[in-house]
Amino acid sequence: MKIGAIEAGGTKFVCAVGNEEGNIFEKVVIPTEAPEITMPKVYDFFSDKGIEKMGVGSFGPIDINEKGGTYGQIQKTPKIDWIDFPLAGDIEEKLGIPVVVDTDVNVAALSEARWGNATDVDTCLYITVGTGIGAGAIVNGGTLTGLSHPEMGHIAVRRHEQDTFAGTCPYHKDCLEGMAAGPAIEARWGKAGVELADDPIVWEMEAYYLAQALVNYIYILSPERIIMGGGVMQQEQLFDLIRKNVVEMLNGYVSSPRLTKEHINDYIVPPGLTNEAGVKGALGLAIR
Ligand SMILES: Nc1ncnc2c1ncn2[C@@H]1O[C@H](COP(=O)(O)OP(=O)(O)OP(=O)(O)O)[C@@H](O)[C@H]1O
Ligand SMILES: [Zn+2]
Repeated sequence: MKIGAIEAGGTKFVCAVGNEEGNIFEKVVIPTEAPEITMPKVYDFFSDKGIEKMGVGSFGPIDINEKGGTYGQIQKTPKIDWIDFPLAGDIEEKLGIPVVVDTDVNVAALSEARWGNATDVDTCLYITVGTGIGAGAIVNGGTLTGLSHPEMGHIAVRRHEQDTFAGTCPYHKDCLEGMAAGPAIEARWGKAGVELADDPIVWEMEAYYLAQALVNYIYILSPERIIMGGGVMQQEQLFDLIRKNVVEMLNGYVSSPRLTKEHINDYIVPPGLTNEAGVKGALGLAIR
């Protein structure tokens, strides 16, 4: 069976045709402009491919609750052209096939669980630290759908004692994303993260915030592995700093050998998949 997959991102839509084994045969990249411009190009690509269903991993917020009447509809995003756009509904109507949609981070988590660095566990978390901070969780093989999807980037964090930065989140100011996403680093230090590679306090502070978030996710979701990706995590020194902080902050409270100094390197890890993770995950979503 041929299956369609879309990684719907803030800058580009990656569209692919694949099969149930997760193989991708054909792929195209379409820039994200307004829906009236982007979507016809998407339909052009898929129109003669003979696909029978479609999986979509989308930027959010997006309604992923099948029980409401607005499944697959984009919500209040800073990308104003897309607010209230019925992404899943429009694809179903134009291509005449069933569509399954989830968030980009849930789909990345699914991809890592199926093909990447979490194939040996049932419950894992994927967090991206980039322009924003978002996380997706696979719990016993599936993603979490409640009111809609989790918003793990906007949790409260305790302030680092040397940090006087106000925070960048338009909704909460000094939430995790407001203190630790790429733009927060740049606003706090006056330079992009990539130019601050040799400044230890930058990464010590960054690790302090990210570790607090991971500790909260560990307490609430009990993931068997945490995968960290996104532009900011290109600073590889962050991994060891975060691991060290997580072990210290947990202070032995959760009794698992995975959470000890000896094993934490295999617990907090980079992604196993690189360029095709999003679109492969979208394929995985339709396969399930
Ligand atoms: N090597 C690097 N070191 C530190 N920061 C980096 C590095 N590369 C990118 N960044 C920061 O990461 C952010 C961009 O994130 P990313 O590359 O994940 O893109 P994105 O897809 O726009 O993010 P998002 O996943 O939030 O949509 C920018 O703020 C940038 O300064
Ligand atoms: Zn926030």
